[in-house]
Amino acid sequence: MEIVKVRNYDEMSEKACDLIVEKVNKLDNPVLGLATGSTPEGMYQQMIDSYQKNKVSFTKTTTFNLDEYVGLAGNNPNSYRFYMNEKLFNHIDLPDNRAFLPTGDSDDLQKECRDYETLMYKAEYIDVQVLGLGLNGHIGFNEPGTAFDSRTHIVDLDETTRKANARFFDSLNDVPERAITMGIETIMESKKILLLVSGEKKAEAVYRLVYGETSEEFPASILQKHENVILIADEGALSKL
Ligand SMILES: N[C@@H]1[C@@H](O)[C@H](O)[C@@H](COP(=O)(O)O)O[C@@H]1O
Repeated sequence: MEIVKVRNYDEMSEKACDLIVEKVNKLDNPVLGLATGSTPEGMYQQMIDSYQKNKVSFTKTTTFNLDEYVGLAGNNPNSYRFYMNEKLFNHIDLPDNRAFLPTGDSDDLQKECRDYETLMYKAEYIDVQVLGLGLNGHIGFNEPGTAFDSRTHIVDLDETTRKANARFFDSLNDVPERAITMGIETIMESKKILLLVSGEKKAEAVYRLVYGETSEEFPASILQKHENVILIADEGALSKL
């Protein structure tokens, strides 16, 4: 795992954006894996800036998001589809029909999981997957205990995860109890992984990620086995290494 130490959140966002833009400009049909949460917001803003300055175009790009809450339609402001539209998709030239997220309000969730895998397979999998890190080591919504050989599936969210994400909702009660997420094996098939971490509150999780044993109890620890991971983290996040 390559560790890139940056001073702060803004530098992390810039660095991550530069790597994405470089890849998008280099590949004929780039496939990006995207994440939600607070961490990648700055990177998305940088990507919009790069697009507006004509440094990059996304017309040939396909994107797959990691996850979506079960039960939330795309026009629900708390859905990840809504987040992605607001924070990135509405501001760049990525074609609508190539920006994929799982459909959280699908009538047949198992079929939705299978269909999502098929779409990724047809796109020949992800060139660069952006990941954030949950406090309990979750990646996407793969909570502790998720099998390392899991594919896209439905998860019951940990109480700690629901609490951590409650800040985006009116109340904890409104936070869905389930989500659809790419599985660990799906994520590990990405050719390159860009893991972004900022802030001291993630320092313990970063320590376990880098030095802890590889265990399903701490899902992000599997990344030690991936050949092409870049961890971009600021001083706070790296303060326990
Ligand atoms: N499903 C998302 C993850 O993809 C994200 O990486 C994580 C960290 O979020 P944040 O970046 O807000 O700390 O939380 C959420 O639960």
